[in-house]
Amino acid sequence: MYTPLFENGLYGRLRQQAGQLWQDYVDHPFLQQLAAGTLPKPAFQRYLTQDYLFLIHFARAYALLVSKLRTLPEMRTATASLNAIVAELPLHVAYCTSWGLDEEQMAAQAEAPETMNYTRYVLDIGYSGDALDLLAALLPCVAGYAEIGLGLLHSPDTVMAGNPYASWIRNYGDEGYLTGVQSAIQLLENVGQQRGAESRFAELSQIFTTATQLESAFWQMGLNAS
Ligand SMILES: Cc1ncc(CN)c(N)n1
Repeated sequence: MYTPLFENGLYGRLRQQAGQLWQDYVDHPFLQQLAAGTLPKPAFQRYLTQDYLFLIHFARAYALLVSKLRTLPEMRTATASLNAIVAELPLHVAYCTSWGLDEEQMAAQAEAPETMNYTRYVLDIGYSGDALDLLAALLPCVAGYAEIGLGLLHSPDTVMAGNPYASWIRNYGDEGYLTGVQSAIQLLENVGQQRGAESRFAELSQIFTTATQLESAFWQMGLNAS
């Protein structure tokens, strides 16, 4: 099911190096229940409302990435990723509206420790490191969701009919989302070549794997609310 896109190059090596922690992220029980349509509503609500806040901070991290790049084509690619992050928000607003929650209430909720841990970790990597460090912290989010969305959309175990989470699955399994992810992976490759990814691999891998673990903790935060 996985496209070669996820297995090749620097991204493929970082993903592989994350090992079981990567599998724990992309095959988390939260996702298994979401795919079956059995995930308790409070778990999804907790996840999605926190994800709204998460995406706002991730957009900030992408804005930081834009400022750390040196060429216009690279800046355009990172800006497209920033816009793709912001373009996820209508999905969140639509779900919340159906639960009687407006955007002002979504923005006013308290941030969970898991949201804070993940987003501030990525921002800290961005502030203390260079564009390559920051890309290593950002990619588990961006590319991981494409892998998850595609996997769920094409899995025979996924129930779409009557599944309240079907639009979430369609959103991340969408070809348009994948196209954006391809560009983000290509940007990692290009910046990696410019900035000595080979000799920095151990450190980049540590960043990538930490972000992967923070993704799993984010799913678990949702499950803990059920
Ligand atoms: C926690 C998390 N990680 C990744 C994504 C996909 N951009 C997201 N919406 N939320």
